[in-house]
Amino acid sequence: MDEPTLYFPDTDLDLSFTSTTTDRTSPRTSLARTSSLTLSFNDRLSTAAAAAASSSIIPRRPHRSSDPHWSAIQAATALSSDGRLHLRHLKLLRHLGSGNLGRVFLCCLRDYDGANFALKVVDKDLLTAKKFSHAETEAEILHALDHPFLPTLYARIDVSHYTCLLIDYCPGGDLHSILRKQPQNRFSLAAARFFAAEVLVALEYLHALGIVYRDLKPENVLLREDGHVMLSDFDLCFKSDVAPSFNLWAHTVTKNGCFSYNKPRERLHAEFVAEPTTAFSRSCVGTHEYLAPELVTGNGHGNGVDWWAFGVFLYELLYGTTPFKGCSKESTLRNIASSKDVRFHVAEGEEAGMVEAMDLIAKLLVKDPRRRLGCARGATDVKRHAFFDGIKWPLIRTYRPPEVKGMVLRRNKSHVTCKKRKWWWKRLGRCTFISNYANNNYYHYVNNYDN
Ligand SMILES: Nc1ncnc2c1ncn2[C@@H]1O[C@H](COP(=O)(O)OP(=O)(O)OP(=O)(O)O)[C@@H](O)[C@H]1O
Repeated sequence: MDEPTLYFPDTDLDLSFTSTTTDRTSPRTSLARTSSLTLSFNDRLSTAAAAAASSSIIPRRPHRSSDPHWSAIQAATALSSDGRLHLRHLKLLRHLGSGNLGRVFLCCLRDYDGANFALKVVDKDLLTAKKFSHAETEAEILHALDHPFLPTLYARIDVSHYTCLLIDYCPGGDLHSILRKQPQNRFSLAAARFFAAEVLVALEYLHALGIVYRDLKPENVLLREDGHVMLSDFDLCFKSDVAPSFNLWAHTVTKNGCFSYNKPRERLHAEFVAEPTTAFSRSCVGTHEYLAPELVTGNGHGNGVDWWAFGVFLYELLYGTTPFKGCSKESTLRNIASSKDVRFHVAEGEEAGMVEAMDLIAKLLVKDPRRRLGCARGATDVKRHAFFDGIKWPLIRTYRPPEVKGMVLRRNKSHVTCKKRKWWWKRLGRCTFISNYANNNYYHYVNNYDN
């Protein structure tokens, strides 16, 4: 790969980045763009365009407030005359890839080592009205998110014909590429369960906000540097109402710690259910191997498409292929729409836990969404399936991610440090970014099958 040429004069409109890198395209992405990259504002340099430039730093979110990236941004903007983040504060390092809506770059804050971000750059001039609305949906949804398995939007910078979204950078790559590096393109059951569990928690959060994701696939599951997942790509989402409820349910227990009860006792459990069950859309979007039957037939769909896709996703992690894949796109769609149930290849000496995995997949891949697991009560029901037995859901963020082939992990994150103007820190009373970002308090992922 050629080294990119970087040029950063002191105005937003003069950011340019040129590289002869070609895009990494996946066979399942709808757009394959191969070009040399130029992100240049020079031709638009005018007073009017400069006046149109706007940037907004998103307020710190409670869950990620101790993330040192926020402090780095705050420090950069403290030095800015108008207190805003501008493109001139960023240094583009590398092109990460291109999607339907724009290009994504690895960037960092000038003068600060270690604070890497991904910058999604959307060129509004190149978008059709439909794509423009998808881009706005994505920005709106990113703005609403505050979850460890979803991206944090640090800033939105609108300048000239570009909208730039500054989000978390995931150096671990995407699950699709990592899956292709595994023997037989399959993850071990423990690894698949870990990734599926984290994706499930992210989906649960999106659904609680009334957001139907519609684009779950391994390509959109990125890995953060600590090996935990981050769902990406929200342009196909749609939003709906959701009526959260808090329910009590009885659960029979026979043991209390190491003591057995003489008679089984009933224990009450509280559960939170927030599923957009009334969500409804007619637009057919998604990736064909992941489309639910109701999407293929075009009769309208709702939250169930995500639970279907979750079943396809788990199947792909465990089997290295999708369950209804045919020899062409049309035959895949025919297989999905047909009444035939999912089939499994049961191999000799199958890993313990595969029976539960197959049962969960079969329940998620029920063709009628009214009978599909998850559609009525969302993640609450999916989490309770025997496949996930042993997972302590509230602690999942602290589990040690599986170390799979081809995955680059950095457990102890180096501190973000300021290269220049260190004296500013003293004046600002924020001498260092050092924080407890690196959580070394990993719990080992204990499950029934690994012993
Ligand atoms: N936060 C990130 N960290 C690292 N790489 C990223 C990040 N976001 C996106 N990428 C990479 O950049 C590329 C383009 O991403 P983008 O989200 O624009 O499009 P996409 O995932 O290909 O999907 P679509 O075309 O449906 O929008 C992808 O290859 C993705 O892996």
